[in-house]
Amino acid sequence: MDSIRIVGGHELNGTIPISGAKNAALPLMIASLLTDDTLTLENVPHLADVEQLIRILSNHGVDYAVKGRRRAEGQGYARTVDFTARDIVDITAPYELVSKMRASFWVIGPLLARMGEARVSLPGGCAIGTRPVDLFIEVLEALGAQIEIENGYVHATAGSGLTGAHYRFPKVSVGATHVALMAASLANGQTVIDNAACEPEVVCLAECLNAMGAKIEGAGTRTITIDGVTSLSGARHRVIADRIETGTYAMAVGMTGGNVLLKGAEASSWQTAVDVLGETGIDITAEEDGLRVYRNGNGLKAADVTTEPFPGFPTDLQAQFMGLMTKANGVSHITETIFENRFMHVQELARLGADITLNGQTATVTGVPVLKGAPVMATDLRASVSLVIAGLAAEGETRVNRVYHLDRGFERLEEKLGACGAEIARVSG
Ligand SMILES: CC(=O)N[C@H]1[C@@H](OP(=O)(O)OP(=O)(O)OC[C@H]2O[C@@H](n3ccc(=O)[nH]c3=O)[C@H](O)[C@@H]2O)O[C@H](CO)[C@@H](O)[C@@H]1O
Ligand SMILES: C=C(OP(=O)(O)O)C(=O)O
Repeated sequence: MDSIRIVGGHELNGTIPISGAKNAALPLMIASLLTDDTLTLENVPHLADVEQLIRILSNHGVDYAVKGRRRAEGQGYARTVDFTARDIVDITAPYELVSKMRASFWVIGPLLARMGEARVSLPGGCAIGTRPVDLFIEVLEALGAQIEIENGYVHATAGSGLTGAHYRFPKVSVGATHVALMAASLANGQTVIDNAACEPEVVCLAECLNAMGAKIEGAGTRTITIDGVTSLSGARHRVIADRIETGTYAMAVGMTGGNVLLKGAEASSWQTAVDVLGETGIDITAEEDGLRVYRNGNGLKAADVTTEPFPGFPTDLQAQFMGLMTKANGVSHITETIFENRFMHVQELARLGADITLNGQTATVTGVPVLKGAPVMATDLRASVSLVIAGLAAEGETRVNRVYHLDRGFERLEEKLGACGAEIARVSG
């Protein structure tokens, strides 16, 4: 199995192009199931999760075509991909495909709305908590679906179509909000969703659905109103820049020192974390073509964070922030409120010499002057990249195992960091 070898101690200087967001691309691709017309998505990242979702969509009968590079795209690697669900041949999303990735469960919304039936395996994904699907079931039932769980599958039917309703989520869920938007777009009448997720990826999906002919208002706020339409058409839509990748590389620069332009990045989609990084001594400024991240040789200051739904500090940056704090001056308290088991990186960071204690959902990180390279592995995507960040600043060699986690969410990670001076390479076998 491949691993990533890092020799720490090199500053990062140069330019890192920011890819399209995994967490925006996935729901947009799933939205292609809502129409028999072609949905063209620009800036689709080349990631294992995207490839896996293509396999799942193909199984339902979706055709996809990757366009060649265009002049306007310069040296970028972003892809433009056509998705066409002309004829949905199978309403089942099987265990073998869905168990690898949480977001694949979301096909339940469009399949049910368009076909009146969906049979979708309970999902897999990052091992960061129990991650139930009760909210998906509740909101689909509110829209009139009948739902049974049998043999590990959720079987949803709506013989005479879905009907608009007023539903309040008892807890904010990004995925369940995506599914509600897709399902309600083809329901009869008006749906009002309260306590919806406000994440930029939700706004991106709503804008795409509106371009397809949906009538959605309020995305990006806690209350979203959807007036159902009878059919949706094709559209062309761009995947937003990955705010989690952006924050990750900003923290990498904070860790090593240096000066890097994060090309294509912007701050508003992760402003809370930008402000926290500012407190720690990392300078982030907007430029015409991206965000410039700078830290001179001075040490980092410790800061406290609590993860929260958007616009709060994102849980998907929590592990990376912990990596950063391992070398800060002082003590940092990091509280995880979204997922109950998202601290798998703690014991791995400790292998590098980090001083971290856990008390319930709060980690206390006491910065140390030196980290030392070691072999490490993690059980999820963001935990893995937190080890890369720590490895970039550790003395000597760090080996990050189970690279497939990184490949789910970070496009060309070694290439991007290597181009800025990091000593980092993929080792096969
Ligand atoms: C592909 C994708 O976009 N993944 C993101 C998405 O995951 P995902 O959409 O799975 O995360 P949710 O927002 O749904 O989860 C938030 C919380 O709600 C709980 N919950 C969720 C659904 C449900 O039916 N019942 C329930 O209790 C979850 O266990 C969790 O504790 O948002 C998370 C929170 O920002 C991010 O960490 C993930 O990177
Ligand atoms: C948790 C994540 O992904 P998923 O929801 O697909 O497991 C993530 O992107 O950090």
